[in-house]
Amino acid sequence: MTTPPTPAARVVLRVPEKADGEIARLDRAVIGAVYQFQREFRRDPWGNGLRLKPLKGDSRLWSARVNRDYRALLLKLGEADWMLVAVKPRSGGYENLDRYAYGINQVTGDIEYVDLDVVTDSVFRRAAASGVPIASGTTPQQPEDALFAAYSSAQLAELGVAEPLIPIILKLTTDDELLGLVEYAPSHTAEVLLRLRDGVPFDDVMEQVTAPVVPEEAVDTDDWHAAADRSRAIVITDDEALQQILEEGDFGHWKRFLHPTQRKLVTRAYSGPARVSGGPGTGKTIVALHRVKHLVDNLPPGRNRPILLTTFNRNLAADLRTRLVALGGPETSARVDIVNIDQLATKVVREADTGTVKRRINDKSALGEWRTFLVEADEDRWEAEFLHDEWNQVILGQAVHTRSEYFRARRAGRGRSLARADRAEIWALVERFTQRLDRLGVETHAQIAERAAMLETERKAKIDRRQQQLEAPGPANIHTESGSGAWLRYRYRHIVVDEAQDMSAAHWKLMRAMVPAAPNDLFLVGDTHQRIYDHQVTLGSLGVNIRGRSSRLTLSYRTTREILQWAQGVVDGVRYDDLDGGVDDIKGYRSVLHGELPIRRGLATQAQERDAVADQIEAWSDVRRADIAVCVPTNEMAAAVAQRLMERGIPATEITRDGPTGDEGVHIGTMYRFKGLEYRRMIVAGVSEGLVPRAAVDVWAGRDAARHARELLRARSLLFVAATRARDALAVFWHGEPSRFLRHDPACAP
Ligand SMILES: Nc1ncnc2c1ncn2[C@@H]1O[C@H](COP(=O)(O)OP(=O)(O)OP(=O)(O)O)[C@@H](O)[C@H]1O
Repeated sequence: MTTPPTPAARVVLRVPEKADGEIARLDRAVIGAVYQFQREFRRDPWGNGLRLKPLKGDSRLWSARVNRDYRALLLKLGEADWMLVAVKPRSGGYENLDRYAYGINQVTGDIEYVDLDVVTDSVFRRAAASGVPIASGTTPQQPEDALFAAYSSAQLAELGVAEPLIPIILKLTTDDELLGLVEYAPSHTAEVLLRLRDGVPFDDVMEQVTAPVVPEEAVDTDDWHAAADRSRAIVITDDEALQQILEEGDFGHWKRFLHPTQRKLVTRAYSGPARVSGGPGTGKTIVALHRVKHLVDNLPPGRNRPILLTTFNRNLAADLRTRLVALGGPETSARVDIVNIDQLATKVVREADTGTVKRRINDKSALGEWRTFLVEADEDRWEAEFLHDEWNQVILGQAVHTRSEYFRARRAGRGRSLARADRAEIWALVERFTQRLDRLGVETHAQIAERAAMLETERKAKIDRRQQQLEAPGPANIHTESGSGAWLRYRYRHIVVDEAQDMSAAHWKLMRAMVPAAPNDLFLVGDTHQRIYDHQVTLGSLGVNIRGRSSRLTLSYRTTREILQWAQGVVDGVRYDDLDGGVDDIKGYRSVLHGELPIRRGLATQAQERDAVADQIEAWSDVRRADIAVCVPTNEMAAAVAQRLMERGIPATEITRDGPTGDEGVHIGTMYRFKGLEYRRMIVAGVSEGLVPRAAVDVWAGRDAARHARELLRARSLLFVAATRARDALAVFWHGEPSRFLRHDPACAP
């Protein structure tokens, strides 16, 4: 049984997700020893130094020496195929071998390994006060107040709960005990139990949590090779990869392990545009990055860049570039154009109008220009804000190019209705206004997007015309119309879009025209609860038909249950669209991470609030300053908080349009700047009435109810985005009257 195989056999050592995570949390010196162990093991598991020997007498579970104090536990899957399931202190003792339970989960098909002693200890530690005796392995004797009294062993097993844990699970009586168990249970078991505990009915848990991870083929609980290939485990093939993994630790986890639900979305073949939605931190960006790598891996060899990866702003695009290189190396990123959407539009426009470089102005300046224009033109029937919005959202936003198109344009949700004569008048004013901008040599991003969409749509029409001519029967097709696109090609074969909820209709028209309608053409990820720009779209009407190819991620990898629940309270009961004319909700959105409840604190004055921010940062001295961020509603407040932190000796760095300006210190920025970012600890300050939402928003209440509702929704989403950037702790502060968006929480009452 212990005969070594021939030395020529290449040894495969698999490291499952759970062990990988546990190893990353060991001391650095031990991690180094594990690294050395893995190298030696792959070279020769039977070498004397490793002292590889079977435990338990059943030939499957083995132990080997890592260093003087640590041992590796391994599952033998075949002579040259091993799985490293745990690294434990030697003193842990191997007398009671019944504590190690392992097997192939009959529902998920995963190889699961559980140390029942560790789980029981953890339950007890958490439940020190409750004193309920918990014995493993015995016939369940359910206490009356058991948390899972409503479920039988068979039902839990049916949901894919690890069977060796079921007797313990049935005896849990408090949430602390449950959290103690969840910490060391297989991740699927943790997900199922927390969902049940949240009150989600059995059938829904089955549908939301279990069904997505059931393999397509039948599970054979004796086929260890098939199970190993199915399990979330990495196979280390060279020392360089191993070293990188150990150096990156937890930070590189997203590269190595995808949840089965994420993996399916990444590798699926879609017959057309596909959309992945999901709450904050559910790994949408991670899925987008893996999807890009998957698409690159399936490209024919070449030097071109047939894939576009785009997002909303510049610093997120820079971040995507860094992460794609980290995931796939330079060979992957060499085949991908990574630009933010405005940069993409600018490139298209510049290519067409060489020489006419205009100065870019932001929305605030454009609104100022509208005001000046209306005064100079002596026009007082329409307000500057209304015209600016109509121009931005309806005309430019939907890439409306002509007066007649404007007469037909959709204005759903835009408040007051406009008669044909009104539209004619507005169109004339817009024409005069844009001529004025031309004369001033300035333009807005929305103008560029609209022009880019138009140029690309024309380009696409030429390409398609040319294609039709080529395909038309008969000899006439040699004499194709000149300039009809003979030399033109679609710019991309695949487009992947992050932060899709903030793209305007013009952006979608632009992208739609850049890629031929074909399988796997567009892949978009986003969350409408996080929409912070006022772009409402219906993808179907823009040629991006995602019907039947729409999926949702519901497990948050970032935020704790406590933070998530609080943040959900901010958007609960509010209607969000799904980018396609339907309704999106955050039902089923969950986390298995656990932490403290958010800190909520009201102060009398802004000065006191600034000090409270500084106090909080000082109280969080156990983490690096750069892992803490302060998010506030206005630039003025950002400056005032930064000033106060400086006076208190706390270095701070402002987050600008291009991301943080330095590496050192706490990051401070307005809510808009936090899109797509994450921090270990977050302070969201200034959540006061008058600031969140801005007082000016209520001006619309009497004048334009639809606009008022939109502005409120946007302000609410901003707060939701800010709160969900936090990984392990969140503090919410306000001064004076608390924001109306905090009303869901009695702890925030004035
Ligand atoms: N399968 C995974 N394994 C480990 N970590 C993951 C996994 N998926 C996502 N994460 C981690 O979860 C965090 C959130 O992921 P990501 O930024 O992709 O979420 P998101 O849905 O795009 O978030 P948001 O919408 O809030 O911007 C990141 O730290 C990421 O590394």
